[in-house]
Parts: sequence; structure tokens; C-alpha cells
Amino acid sequence: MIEFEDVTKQYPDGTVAVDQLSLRIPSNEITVFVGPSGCGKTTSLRMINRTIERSSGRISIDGEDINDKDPVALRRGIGYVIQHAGLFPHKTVVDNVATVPKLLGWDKKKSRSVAMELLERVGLDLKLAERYPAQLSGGQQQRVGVARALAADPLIMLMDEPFSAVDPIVRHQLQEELLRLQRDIGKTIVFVTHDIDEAIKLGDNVAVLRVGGKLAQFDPPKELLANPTDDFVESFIGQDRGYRKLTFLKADQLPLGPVPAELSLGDNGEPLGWQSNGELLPIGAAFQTGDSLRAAMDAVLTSPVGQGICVDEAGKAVGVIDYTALAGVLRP
Ligand SMILES: Nc1ncnc2c1ncn2[C@@H]1O[C@H](COP(=O)(O)OP(=O)(O)OP(=O)(O)O)[C@@H](O)[C@H]1O
Repeated sequence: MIEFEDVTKQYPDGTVAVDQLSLRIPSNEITVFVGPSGCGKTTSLRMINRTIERSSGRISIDGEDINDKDPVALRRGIGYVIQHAGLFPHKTVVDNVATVPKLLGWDKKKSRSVAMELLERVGLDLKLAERYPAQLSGGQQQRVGVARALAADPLIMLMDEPFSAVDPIVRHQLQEELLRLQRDIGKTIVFVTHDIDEAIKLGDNVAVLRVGGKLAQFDPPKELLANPTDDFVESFIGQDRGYRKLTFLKADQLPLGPVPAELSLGDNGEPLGWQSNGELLPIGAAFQTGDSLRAAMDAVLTSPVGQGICVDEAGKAVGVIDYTALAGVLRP
């Protein structure tokens, strides 16, 4: 656990970036710091690895004050990922990742093989391993940044707006990959973003900060959406919080209807399209039973016939749901 107790950061010019922040960041979970520009997110994050020193208060990791640790040793146990990945431009991708194992004293061959394993783990095409960072897309560079941060097998990962500079589709993929990776590695991740949707999607816990570096609310996303503590949090979450709440309800309780005859299926039962007046209409976005109700709603809304298709893990159609049945579930 990382604990902030009454932590304040005042910069030499008098700016109070973080004001008496107290919170507990649980181990092996993702905690997100979110808030408007200038609210002290980055300052809070960087005080954890002491690249910014706190002015007062206490920050501890598993009970030990970080100021009692050697800063270099402290940083070695903490991975750090930043917005543009911060890769070494003159090193190849694999050498970027192998840098840390080499620093830890491993030989070149072992460092490279560990680096290749990590690149595979973060979903990078290994054909890109010998390229230089400038020859990769922004999303690919971020994957390398994550692999490099994982290279020392740190218990803690600090991630400062790591996905902000990529387009929305790649961003969505990187978020999904991070969640998948976290299911395997279970690190203590502290993640900074100004995007409340990203915070809600990724965070086990979300700390909402207001300008002046004060904590407005610290809660799991579900609680944040259901009970924002004040007007600031409510307006920061936005108008559509009722819709966002659907993210936390599972679609497996939905009363699915049978697959209708008008739905064309492939050899393995996968939906191909809706037959309508001799035409085959697209199916829209199908959902799986393990998905959220938000995904089911999206499937209904994107279906040309108002029927959301539910598929199993193999992609086989197992049932459909329409507006009326969905509304029945949504009504309190
Ligand atoms: N070195 C510095 N000297 C003086 N003030 C600083 C310094 N670094 C940051 N600040 C100020 O501290 C406040 C918090 O900055 P910080 O970068 O932590 O915020 P942030 O929430 O991460 O912002 P953003 O989302 O825009 O990156 C801001 O008012 C900023 O101008």
C-alpha cells in the first residue's frame, strides 16, 4: 500500500500544487488520479518516486517512509511511463527495453530475451523490435514504454497520461491491453489522466482532485458515479453519469430472446447480417454475456433492426435483445 498522509507540495514560487492530500493506494490495483488541468495530478504522482520532493506530510510504501529509502533504489522498484513514452531515440526498440535488465547486471543475451518476452506481452509485433522509436506509431511507442517500465519487474507502476497522445481507437486498444496485462501481473498502478471516462474504465479506485491540489473524492468508480460528494465532482463526471453507470452492470442477467430466422448465420453460428427485403443489413455491435449493460445497449442502438445480438466467446450468436426487453431491465 502507498499511503499519503497530509502531503503538501509548495513550489519555490509559492504555488501550492498539492494541499494536505491524504489517501491510501491499495496494492495490486489500479488507482487513478483525475482532475482538471493544473490540479496537481503529476506532482502527486512524481512525489511517489521522489522525482519531486514533498514539502510536508508523509508518503510511505508498505509502512516505510519513502524519504528513508535511497532515491535511486526507490526508483528502481517503481516503473514510470509518460505521455510520449520517453524512449531513447538512438536505441532500437528491444535495446530500449533491455536497458533496465542490463543496468541490473544481467548479461546482454538474457536482457534481450527478457525484453523480447515483455514486448510480446504488451502486444507489440516482434518484427518491430529492431526498429528505432521514430519508426513506430504513437500507440506502438506507448507499448514499448510500458514494456520498458515493466522490465525491472517493479511492484509499482506510475503512469502519467500514457495514452493521451494517441487517437481514440488506439487509445481504446491500449486501455484494453492494460486491463488484460494487469489481470496477469497485478501491479500497484497509479495512473494519471484528465479524462474521466478513462479513469472510470481503468480505475479500481479513482481520486478526483480539484485545482489547488485538494482531494474532492476517493472512491471506486461505481460509487463515484452513484454518489458524487459535491457539485464539483458531479459536474466533472458530466451529465451522462446515468448512462456511464451501465458500465458496471453485467449483461448476463438479460432476458435474451431466441436467434430469429432473419439473422443470417455462418457455418459456426456467427452472425453475418440481417435479411431484409433481399438485402443483408449489417449486424451492428454484438455483445457477449460477460460484457456490461452498456455494451448490450450499444448493440441495440447500433442494430439496424433494433435487436442487439449476444454472442458467446467463440463468436456464435446465442440470442438477441430488443429495446423493450432492455428497457424492462433498466427501469429501477
Ligand atoms: N516547477 C514548478 N514550479 C512552480 N509551479 C509548478 C511547477 N510544476 C507545476 N507547477 C504548478 O503546480 C500546479 C499543479 O501542476 P501539475 O503539473 O501537478 O498539475 P496536473 O494536474 O498534472 O496538470 P495537467 O493535467 O495540466 O498536466 C499547477 O498550477 C502548475 O502550474
